[in-house]
Amino acid sequence: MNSVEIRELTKDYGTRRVVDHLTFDVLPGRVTGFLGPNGAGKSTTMRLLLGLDRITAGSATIGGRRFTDLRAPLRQVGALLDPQAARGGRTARDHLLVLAVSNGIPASRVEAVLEQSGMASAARRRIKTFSLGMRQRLGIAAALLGDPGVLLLDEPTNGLDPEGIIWIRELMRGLAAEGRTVLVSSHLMAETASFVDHLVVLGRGRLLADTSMAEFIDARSTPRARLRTSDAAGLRDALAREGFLLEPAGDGLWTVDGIPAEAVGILAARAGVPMLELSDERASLEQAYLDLTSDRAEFTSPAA
Ligand SMILES: Nc1ncnc2c1ncn2[C@@H]1O[C@H](COP(=O)(O)OP(=O)(O)OP(=O)(O)O)[C@@H](O)[C@H]1O
Repeated sequence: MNSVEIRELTKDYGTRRVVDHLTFDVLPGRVTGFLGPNGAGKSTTMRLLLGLDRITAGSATIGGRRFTDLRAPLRQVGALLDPQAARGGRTARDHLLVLAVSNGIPASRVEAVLEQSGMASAARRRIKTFSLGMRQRLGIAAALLGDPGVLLLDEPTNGLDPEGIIWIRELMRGLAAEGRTVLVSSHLMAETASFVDHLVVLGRGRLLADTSMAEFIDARSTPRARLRTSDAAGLRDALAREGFLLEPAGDGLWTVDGIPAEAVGILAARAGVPMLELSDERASLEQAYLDLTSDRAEFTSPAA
């Protein structure tokens, strides 16, 4: 009912294919991160799902139905696409009231979502006086208005301050915990990793990964131990016998690639080498994501 099904979805703009035979599901009860470099096709996929653009081939449905066939769309799907889209002359409350009335949503929901989005104190202000972060919160309030089971949020943290980013993370986790389907796009892995359960990664319109966050971390980050010892020479010999290399990391710290801290600890104990500090250091997720998408980015910095 609340799942999103993308099947062989394809979109051409003229001769350019921007979404290319994309297939994945977005399931309820978890936050799914929709990642990819700029221009990968994330916004286009969301627009196609919402019937805002014509599909070239394939399908994009919600609970098996196209968005345009839903009887009460705003009650089933809430979307944040372009926070600049709200009309400037209206107050925040009026903007939400118009949306509520035209979609058969009780006016009481307006106050509820103003509260929920932290916008209650700005409800009487005109939207044109809003900062990007406030527009973003208003867009999220609008998405929540119909108390929908499915939420599609395109770069919701855009323009939010650190407090706003924490708020939106908690909000998304809470919505998923209530059994809703939450799809949130971002081009930043570092920002997304902390609150998503599942990942769908796009590159040039194609699916690069559809995996749980835990699997992504396990599969893409190689173990590395980081340590301090009072007997580097003894440890170097003990590691070398097992085929590992002790490398200086500055400030008296050492690293060993390809082996978890626990295994280094056992090796060191056997060799009678004192360890002063020992921990796991995983290759950064951001790096794993960049490696995955690097040759699929539309724009890359020279000699990055
Ligand atoms: N209306 C349009 N006409 C022509 N090309 C378009 C149109 N809308 C999007 N595109 C192109 O489609 C590609 C995918 O864009 P899209 O906005 O979906 O990417 P995205 O992954 O959301 O990127 P970003 O993170 O920058 O928002 C881009 O190359 C973009 O220029």
